[in-house]
Amino acid sequence: MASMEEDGSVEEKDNNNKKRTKSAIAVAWLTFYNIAMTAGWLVLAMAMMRFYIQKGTHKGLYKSIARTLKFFQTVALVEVGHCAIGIVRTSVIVTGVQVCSRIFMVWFITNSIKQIQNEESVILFLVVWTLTEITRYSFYTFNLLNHLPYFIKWARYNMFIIMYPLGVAGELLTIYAALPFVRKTGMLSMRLPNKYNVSFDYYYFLIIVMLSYIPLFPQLFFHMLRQRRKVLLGEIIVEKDE
Ligand SMILES: CCCCCCCCCCCCC/C=C/C(=O)SCCNC(=O)CCNC(=O)[C@H](O)C(C)(C)COP(=O)(O)OP(=O)(O)OC[C@H]1O[C@@H](n2cnc3c(N)ncnc32)[C@H](O)[C@@H]1OP(=O)(O)O
Repeated sequence: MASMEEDGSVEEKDNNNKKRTKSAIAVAWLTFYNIAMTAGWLVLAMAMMRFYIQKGTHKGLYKSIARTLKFFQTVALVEVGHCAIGIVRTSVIVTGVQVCSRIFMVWFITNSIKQIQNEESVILFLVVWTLTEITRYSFYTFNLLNHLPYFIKWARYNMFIIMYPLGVAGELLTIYAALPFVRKTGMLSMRLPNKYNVSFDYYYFLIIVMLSYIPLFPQLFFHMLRQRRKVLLGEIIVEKDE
């Protein structure tokens, strides 16, 4: 049987091999990217706290941070590119669903429908996203710098157990709150007859989006549970081909 020491050296070699396979340019870019994103979400966290301390209410908070949020959340699209070109070992599909659902929440729900911007559910997903992203990007940064404090690793692979369901609840409640406004205004919808002969009802589209959380969310959640077992408990997980 292999001793703990031997196990440790095998793990160390494996880590070193993984790092060597990433080019220096990729490591430099990822380090810069993760530091910038950690800073961006920290700025958002501070702006939210400052707003709440000064005003004593969540009303107006979204509007005050909207620009910064839109910028940093949209930039996250490059993460799909990271997976596609293979500089991070993550599934394009899993990352794509995660990033696109966030971008959809920001641009096509919260930003487009002013009447829902003061809903408590918006604050719920904003707080959850912010805490999650500060932890996730600082995890990647310290990991790339080979100085990962255990508490960040622990937080990265435990917080999501609470944060994912809370974030999803905030997002679904926000879409639900948007439904009456979408139905009343007919926004982003196309009714027949029109010159393209195409009909699209954003109201029903939103209902389909809400229903799509039922099959998609468990996949993201179980993906994170597998990552947790792999990183915290050292289990070897054989990934299925996509
Ligand atoms: C058109 C509209 C469509 C709408 C569709 C709606 C349906 C949506 C349904 C689902 C909705 C979900 C909504 C989610 C809301 C929330 O976010 S709530 C808040 C809680 N959220 C979380 O906790 C997020 C958890 N998810 C993630 O962390 C990721 O997004 C992930 C892609 C799902 C998983 O991350 P993954 O990268 O696979 O795992 P890791 O263990 O972190 O990393 C794996 C390896 O990749 C390396 N790596 C990844 N990214 C980087 C990077 N930026 N820099 C450096 N390295 C990176 C990482 O180090 C790992 O490498 P190895 O060590 O070599 O394995």
